[in-house]
Amino acid sequence: MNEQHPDDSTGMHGDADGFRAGFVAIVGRPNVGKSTLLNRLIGQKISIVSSKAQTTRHRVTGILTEAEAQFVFVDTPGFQTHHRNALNRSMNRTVSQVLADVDLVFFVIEAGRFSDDDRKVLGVIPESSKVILVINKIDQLKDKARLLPYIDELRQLRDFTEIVPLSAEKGRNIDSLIKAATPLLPVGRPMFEEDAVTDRSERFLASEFLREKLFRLLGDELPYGIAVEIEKFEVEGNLRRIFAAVIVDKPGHKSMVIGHGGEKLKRISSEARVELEKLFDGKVYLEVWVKVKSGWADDERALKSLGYE
Ligand SMILES: Nc1nc2c(ncn2[C@@H]2O[C@H](COP(=O)(O)OP(=O)(O)OP(=O)(O)O)[C@@H](O)[C@H]2O)c(=O)[nH]1
Repeated sequence: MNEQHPDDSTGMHGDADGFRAGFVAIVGRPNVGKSTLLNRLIGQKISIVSSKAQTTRHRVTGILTEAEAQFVFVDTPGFQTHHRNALNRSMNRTVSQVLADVDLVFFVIEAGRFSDDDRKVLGVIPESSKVILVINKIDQLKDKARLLPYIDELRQLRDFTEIVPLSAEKGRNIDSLIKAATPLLPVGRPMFEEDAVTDRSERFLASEFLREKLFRLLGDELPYGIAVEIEKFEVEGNLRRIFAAVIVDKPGHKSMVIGHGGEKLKRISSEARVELEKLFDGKVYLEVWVKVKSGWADDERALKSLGYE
């Protein structure tokens, strides 16, 4: 007689052994280290990390499967407090939608600081949510003795289920976060295969990797409202042919991206191609050009066509 539950065809953990699985949203103001934390948790580069604020516009899902639990992470965009246009409205909406729909929230802040922007993000987390306060960047704290009084002050803000100080970048105390979070997930079967790290398509990952290169290599010259659109993605055996457009808001921005004699764009696409070949473990042909779509950041329809919700 087969003892397995009829649905347990994958051989993964069933309900009976107390396995837990749930959705976790990582929220916090721009630049607190949400992407770095996600990457550290899932141990692989999926989301993009950059020293510039607001680099994560899409929802990125990372999956961590441990012996006792499966965490399905939903990384949310940074909060917009300065620019008020359609792009920012769309991002804030995404945050609220995500929070209404998850089992647990990691509210990330920077050690030693608590700004008005942090307060605004906290204000959007529903009262009913279970929240772990993640105090990131503890490696930057010069005076470690300040951590305890700081934590005591934060306790006044809300009844956090847990408070975990850590360093996402240095990989310190990440285990404590996983340990604290595990019992807070609902009992249930894994939602994804154990070796899955993301449910995003290769097409999406290609656009994220290209966007990261744009952020890194344009630096301070990065035009506001830049976006990447994958126009064609073909797979032929071990070769992927990717045709991508970089969308800019103003004609003047086009030459900034292309650079003198095309040098900048050449470097951006060649660095992106090298990383994509590693990610896909195969050959990549990447063609990138720049398109001007005036006012796209203010046009909700254009946003939808680029995949923003
Ligand atoms: N010293 C230190 N720096 C960190 C740590 N975690 C992240 N950082 C840095 O903080 C900066 C922002 O990190 P991100 O992970 O891009 O931050 P984010 O919250 O995802 O930012 P947005 O995408 O803008 O919302 C980067 O330069 C990281 O290297 C940490 O534990 N210690």
